Amino acid sequence: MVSTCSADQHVAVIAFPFATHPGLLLRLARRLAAAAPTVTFSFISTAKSNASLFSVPSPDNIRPCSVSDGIPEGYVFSGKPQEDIDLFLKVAPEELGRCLAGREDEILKFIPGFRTVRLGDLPAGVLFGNLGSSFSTMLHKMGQSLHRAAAVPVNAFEELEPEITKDLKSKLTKVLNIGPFNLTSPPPSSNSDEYGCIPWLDTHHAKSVAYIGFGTVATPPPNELAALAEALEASDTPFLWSLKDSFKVHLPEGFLERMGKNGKIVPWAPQVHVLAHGSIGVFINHCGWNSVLESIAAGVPVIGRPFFGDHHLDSWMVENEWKIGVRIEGGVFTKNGTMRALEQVMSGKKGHYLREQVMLYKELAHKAVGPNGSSTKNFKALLEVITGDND
Ligand SMILES: O=c1ccn([C@@H]2O[C@H](COP(=O)(O)OP(=O)(O)O[C@H]3O[C@H](CO)[C@@H](O)[C@H](O)[C@H]3O)[C@@H](O)[C@H]2O)c(=O)[nH]1
Repeated sequence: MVSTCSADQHVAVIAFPFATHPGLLLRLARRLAAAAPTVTFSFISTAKSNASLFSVPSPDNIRPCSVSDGIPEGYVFSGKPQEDIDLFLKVAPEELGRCLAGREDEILKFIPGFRTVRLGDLPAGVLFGNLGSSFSTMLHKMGQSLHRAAAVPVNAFEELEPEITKDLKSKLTKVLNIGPFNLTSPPPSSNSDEYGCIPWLDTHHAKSVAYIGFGTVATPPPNELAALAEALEASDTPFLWSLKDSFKVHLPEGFLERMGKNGKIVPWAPQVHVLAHGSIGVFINHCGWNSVLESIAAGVPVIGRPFFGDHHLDSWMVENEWKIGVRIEGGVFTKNGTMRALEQVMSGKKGHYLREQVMLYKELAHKAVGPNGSSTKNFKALLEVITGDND
């Protein structure tokens, strides 16, 4: 199997490491490598097979990449036919993923709908990571069955991801972007302001406050919570932080007393309303999909600290496609990295550009859910599918 990785630069050559298959494939790879010296070929096979095949010199642009043969240590073969093949095939998906993971910084240009994307930002469990997990298996099965759906409603709007939408439309029936949901049907929780966030925000200047929230699942580890707090304090940034009480213990000693009126920490904030408040200048978040959409709908730039799942891909889009925010340096909160990000987004020239960008998408989002907007039309189309009514 031959798979191109990064268009014209890198080819993964994946051998079936039994009998004469890898030898024949390597002969083809050698011919191709000699004819295309600027292309890198990764030849993926088992360590045993590679050791034997690469005992003779190969062109410099072919690199062996060895994967496990799946035979447990001390394993005694029972003599069943194809026992070695079965053992290999059990570990093959994960092993191939491991090979790819070694290149996580690689920029891919062949994922349909994406102009570019960094390999390491694809969600774990799709191309690498634990491909055998129940979650990966579910995603895989969903992918296989989705073409049978009468309609596929999506919480996004067409103008945000036109290329992805175009690609999905070529493969599925009625791909209908009907979002952002936070503009069409805000969550009920967003109406309650139990902890007085909005009156507190009213006391602050326009675009001066950092709102911090990492959704309903993720929380940064203790050292990052402390680094983030130190950065807020050292940069004198007013902040509203949605943080459960049990995590306050990780904040620097005396931080809660020192923050005074400059900071407010609440276990839950009415996020949609908070983001829409004129005092918010930046949203520091995990790039969960709802948070990204809510930030766009409110026209607030993002500082992203992704954790898992779609967070990395979302933060890639935020930083590189839509250019509405930045990802935290090195992927984790440090005091200096966070101060630099705050400076960039809140006051720098880049901040001005990010704000302009996010305002453009804000306008598109509001238009999409307006009377003749794309999401409104798509919602009507979804209703027609459900009711069978074409009038
Ligand atoms: O104090 C808070 C904290 C959160 N929220 C709301 O909670 C939601 C959080 O959603 P999201 O930003 O998507 O984060 P998660 O809760 O982590 O969402 C999970 O589900 C999302 C898709 O629905 C995925 O994109 C994420 O990766 C996955 O972690 C948003 O609507 C917020 O407005 C509040 O209203 N107040």
